[in-house]
Amino acid sequence: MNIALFGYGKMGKMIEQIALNRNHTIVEKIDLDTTDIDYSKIDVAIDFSMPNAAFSNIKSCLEHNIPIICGTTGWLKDYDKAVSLCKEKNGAFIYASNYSLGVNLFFELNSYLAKMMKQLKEYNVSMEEIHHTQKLDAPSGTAITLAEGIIEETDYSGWQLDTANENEIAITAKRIADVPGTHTVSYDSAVDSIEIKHTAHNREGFALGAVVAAEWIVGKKGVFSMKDVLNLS
Ligand SMILES: NC(=O)C1=CN([C@@H]2O[C@H](COP(=O)(O)OP(=O)(O)OC[C@H]3O[C@@H](n4cnc5c(N)ncnc54)[C@H](OP(=O)(O)O)[C@@H]3O)[C@@H](O)[C@H]2O)C=CC1
Ligand SMILES: O=C(O)C1=N[C@H](C(=O)O)C[C@H](O)C1
Repeated sequence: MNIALFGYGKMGKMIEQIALNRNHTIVEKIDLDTTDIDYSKIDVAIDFSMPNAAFSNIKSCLEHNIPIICGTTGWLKDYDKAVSLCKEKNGAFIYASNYSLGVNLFFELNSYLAKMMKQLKEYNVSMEEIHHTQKLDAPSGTAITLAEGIIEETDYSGWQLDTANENEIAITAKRIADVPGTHTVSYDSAVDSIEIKHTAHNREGFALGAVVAAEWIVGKKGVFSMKDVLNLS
């Protein structure tokens, strides 16, 4: 497949390595300075850029009839617009806050645990995410997806960064040099605690998942998720 990379930073470079190992060709590497893109030779685009760039990149791809895999976080205020545009253009689009297989299994575990905890009012849920110091957004997209998974299964009404009102999930975001991404969901009562935790050891899992999603989406039409790609539940 001919792949275009929107964003050629830490993730763009890792995706390039994995895509080449899987016999794909990188036909465009688009960064902030790129002025001219030849859409005619692109089979699929993968965007790991910046929160203020993602929606514009998605829009350009959908307008040129290119399927687009977006991993950039921190742009979700425009997500509904991306979905509408994809439907209007009969295009193909996936956004996932986290493309790794491990985190997508962790999302399922999180929902299952939340369903069990719904009746147990003596437990209070909270979340911690830790990432490298270059990360622009907080909380992480993954933490937001985890919070949404809990809200869907319980009576929690929302989430907040740092402090939360009763009935909201408090998310703590820590920034520590070189940490690829660690997420912990905790349920605490007066007598004990239950924790589930996912630790990324490097960025390979994210990059592999994005390339697998790109291989999967070519030839399809619609708005999809990693649940569709991985055939989960
Ligand atoms: N969903 C997932 O599984 C994962 C998501 N992420 C997310 O992916 C994004 C990128 O992460 P990471 O690679 O670590 O970040 P980096 O900062 O290393 O790379 C971002 C790149 O985007 C480039 N860029 C800036 N503006 C544009 C633009 N308009 N069009 C295209 N590229 C642009 C930057 O160029 P320049 O340096 O010239 O400004 C930079 O090279 C983040 O939002 C992060 O949260 C990260 C890992 C996994
Ligand atoms: O910025 C990162 O690095 C990461 N971002 C994603 C997020 O915001 O959840 C995924 C992963 O945790 C790494």
